[in-house]
Amino acid sequence: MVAVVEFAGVTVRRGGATLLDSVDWEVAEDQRWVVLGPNGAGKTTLLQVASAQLHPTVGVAGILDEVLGTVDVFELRPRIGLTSAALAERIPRDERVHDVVVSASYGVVGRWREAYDELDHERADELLVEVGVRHLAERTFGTLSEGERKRVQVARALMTDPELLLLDEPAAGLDLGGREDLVNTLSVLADDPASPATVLVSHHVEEIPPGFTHAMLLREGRVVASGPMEEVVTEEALSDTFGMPLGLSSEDGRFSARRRTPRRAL
Ligand SMILES: Nc1ncnc2c1ncn2[C@@H]1O[C@H](COP(=O)(O)OP(=O)(O)OP(=O)(O)O)[C@@H](O)[C@H]1O
Repeated sequence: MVAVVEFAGVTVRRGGATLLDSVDWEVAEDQRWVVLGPNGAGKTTLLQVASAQLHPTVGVAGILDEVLGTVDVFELRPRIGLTSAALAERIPRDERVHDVVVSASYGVVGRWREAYDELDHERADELLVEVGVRHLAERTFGTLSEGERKRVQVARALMTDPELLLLDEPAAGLDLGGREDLVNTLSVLADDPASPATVLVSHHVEEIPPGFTHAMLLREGRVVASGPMEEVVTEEALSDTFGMPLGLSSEDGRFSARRRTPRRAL
């Protein structure tokens, strides 16, 4: 097993607050992880460390056989595909969709005068086909719906052929159809053995794509449970994580969760 992420005792503190508390985590190259937890649990912080944007205050963060703090992060970051709301905000609204994707090969947002070769353009086109938005290649990013933007961001994250793909809440803000389309796209990616190790951050078990293999549950910066999907995504562990009694069901590889106690009269 080749580990692409190896965290040992990773702790992140900011302004007196502990955002992550002694996180141990190992992701192998053929695994697809979902990280679930309530607001403020530390999920984005975890991805910031895994994407070499943030160093742990304490502990060791191994990423792609390198150790943060002993490696040039500008060499490491192009090996990692990342989608996040913060990154999406930096994409110019008047950028052509094709350029949003192709410009990832230079690690820039907003195409200027970089020269891309034919292979880069072909790769960008292929990825737009893969995520189902090839027909939007000539549109500007600002004219896309939220769901279309999310798919373009996934294509961009895959442009550099990353060894690790990190998706921070890609389904946030999508309507039901948009979410289902995205879950399907991620499920197809998960099933492709050529896809990189993937980590998806979400608030909702309904957003776990079939084919994802592992889960980590986070609460207040601490790992509640971590490991193979069926051992971790349980009623008990989810109830602990979200601080309420939850019932869980699954069908055709999809989960759904709801509060277990009956509605109270007002
Ligand atoms: N610079 C900072 N100083 C103090 N606390 C911070 C700082 N940055 C983040 N936090 C806190 O750290 C906690 C974890 O934040 P993080 O964004 O990682 O959570 P999250 O699980 O991604 O949340 P959400 O689901 O709401 O996006 C939050 O309570 C947040 O307010």
